[in-house]
Amino acid sequence: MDAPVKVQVRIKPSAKWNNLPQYSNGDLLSDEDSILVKLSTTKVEFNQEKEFHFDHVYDINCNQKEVFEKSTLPLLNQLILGYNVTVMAYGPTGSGKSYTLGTTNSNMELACSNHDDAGLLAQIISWIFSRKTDSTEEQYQISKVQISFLEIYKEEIFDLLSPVVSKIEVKNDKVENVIMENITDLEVHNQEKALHLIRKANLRRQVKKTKSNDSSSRSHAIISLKLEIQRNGEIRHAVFKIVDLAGSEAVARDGTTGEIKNEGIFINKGLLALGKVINALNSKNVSHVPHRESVLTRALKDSLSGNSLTVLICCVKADVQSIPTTSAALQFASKARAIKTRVQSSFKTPLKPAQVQFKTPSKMHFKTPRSTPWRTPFAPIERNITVTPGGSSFAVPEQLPMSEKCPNLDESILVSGSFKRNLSKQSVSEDIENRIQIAVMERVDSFLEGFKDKLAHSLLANCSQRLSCQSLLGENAKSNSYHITSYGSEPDALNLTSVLTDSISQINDGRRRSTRLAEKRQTLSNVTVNANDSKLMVPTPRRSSTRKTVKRASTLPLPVPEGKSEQDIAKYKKDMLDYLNRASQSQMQKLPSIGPKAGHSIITYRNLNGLFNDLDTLKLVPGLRKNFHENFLKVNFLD
Ligand SMILES: Nc1ncnc2c1ncn2[C@@H]1O[C@H](COP(=O)(O)OP(=O)(O)OP(=O)(O)O)[C@@H](O)[C@H]1O
Repeated sequence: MDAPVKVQVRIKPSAKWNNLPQYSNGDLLSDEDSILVKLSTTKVEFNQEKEFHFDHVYDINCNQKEVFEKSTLPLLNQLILGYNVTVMAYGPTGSGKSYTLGTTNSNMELACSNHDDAGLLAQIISWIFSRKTDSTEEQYQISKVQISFLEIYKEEIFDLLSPVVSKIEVKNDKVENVIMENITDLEVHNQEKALHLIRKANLRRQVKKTKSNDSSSRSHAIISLKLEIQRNGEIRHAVFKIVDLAGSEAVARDGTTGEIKNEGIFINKGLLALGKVINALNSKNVSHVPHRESVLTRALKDSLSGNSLTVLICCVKADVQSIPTTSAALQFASKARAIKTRVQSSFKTPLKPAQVQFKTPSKMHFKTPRSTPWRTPFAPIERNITVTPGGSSFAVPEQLPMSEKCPNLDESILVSGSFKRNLSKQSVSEDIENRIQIAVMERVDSFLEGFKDKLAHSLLANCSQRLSCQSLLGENAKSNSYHITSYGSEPDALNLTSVLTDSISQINDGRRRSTRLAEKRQTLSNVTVNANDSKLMVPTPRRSSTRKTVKRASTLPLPVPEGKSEQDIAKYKKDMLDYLNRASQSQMQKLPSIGPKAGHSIITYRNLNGLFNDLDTLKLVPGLRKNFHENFLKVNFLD
């Protein structure tokens, strides 16, 4: 099974004491899955914006638990089914990689005192041991946990858990599998022992004070937790790798010297080779992937292209001075997003995740994932599924007939399968619920799969990611209505892109779906405007553009107020603002003076900055004509 590497970004807040300005005025804007970097504020020669899309972006306010829940918990759920998984942190020096992964000893101390700032590693260990202890009734039982800790320092691999630090040779077998022999795998029986061993290994790690970081990792670290899992007497293994890459360093710019400079050169060399491997894996025309170029890329071969489900967390800093390194790191990370690994469970017939009950271990108090009852783009048509309580049959909605098109969208997009689960928790057995989820997810996935090449990749991936997330969050979804929407005909790429962009803004909008729908209906009912109404003036087309079609009165989305009282005008302005905040690309284009480009710019701005507070904010939207605002007010009778 092909599995795309999931790429997430974490933005580290500027340290308060260093007085560096945070990103402001749109130097770096982020929403849940994209980042816009303005390069105009840097010394970079070109003056432009760059937009990157990721599977998730954590802003400066996110905490360690949130990162764990969104990046690692889904991996743990797969690990237990016999899949190898990797979580890897990449980014410039001092950007928070070790903090996020929690690989440092100071972080281990926090973990021991159950502190909220404990990083991923401690949370992973805690999850594994809670699961090991509580798993007597589970189908998959963890029977053994082993730990190993490797360090890649100056292009050599060291085993930090062997009695005396020893070098590990890396070889390749005949079919180019990487073999690292004699690694010390120590069995651990509880969380305390595991943390103790990591602390011990950390004391042997190469860490130094540099200009950018008081305790900078001078090496890459690979910590592996090897699990022995039993199911019905069958014993299999699966490995969780935690990879803490050393940060890329501006050796020349920082003016480092001596050993630190030397180490920096080796670090950059390994990361450069990693970049080349990712480029090669991305490119369809390259037959050779230069895994052998560095020890790092050899050691990470499985995580990048072999048998591993991989999440890459790119850490960047939130200060203006770091924009060049931030931009380079984001570029690297966005390339990694296109690569795929080939995963296989060590169990011959693993159950699907939703068939296995994943309990959050009782000892850990995870924050409940944010309640997002409506994460799929839209589902104007809902169907109830008939579920026989306690029985075994269930119905998955059939593809809707061509006639049942979504009313608000362009004709090319269909809703092919959607259901609403509003049955009470008690009336449906867990098993049936899980099976419904699987069946619908499979349908959705296969629909999306067919469109992958034709669509804006990032948005589509986004969409399927959201859907997958929802399936994994089955536990959480219990109390909510559960909706799945997929696309049944071959859509025009641009249309779908704009619909998805639009939907993301609706999701970000955070309003309850029911309210949104009611408002939408209200807006739609307003669309019926009497074409013969003499008060409704239609703007004359510009002479220069003969191709432009005039917006007919009957298609104008908002009725112009009949009276001229201040109250009427204020209401009209408010309606217009609401409309701008809600309209999809096609609805936006119904407004006079808004064409496809302007509509797209407004929606993009809205997605990144939130809703418009007033009509004057349109002046801030990049990409609009100079006199757009003035013209817009005029032709829409708002001046
Ligand atoms: N999200 C965060 N919130 C608060 N402090 C953070 C955050 N991320 C990192 N820090 C702090 O920033 C400093 C540098 O972080 P860290 O050592 O994790 O960086 P790094 O990317 O691993 O650097 P290097 O590559 O040099 O090892 C540490 O003091 C850490 O506690």
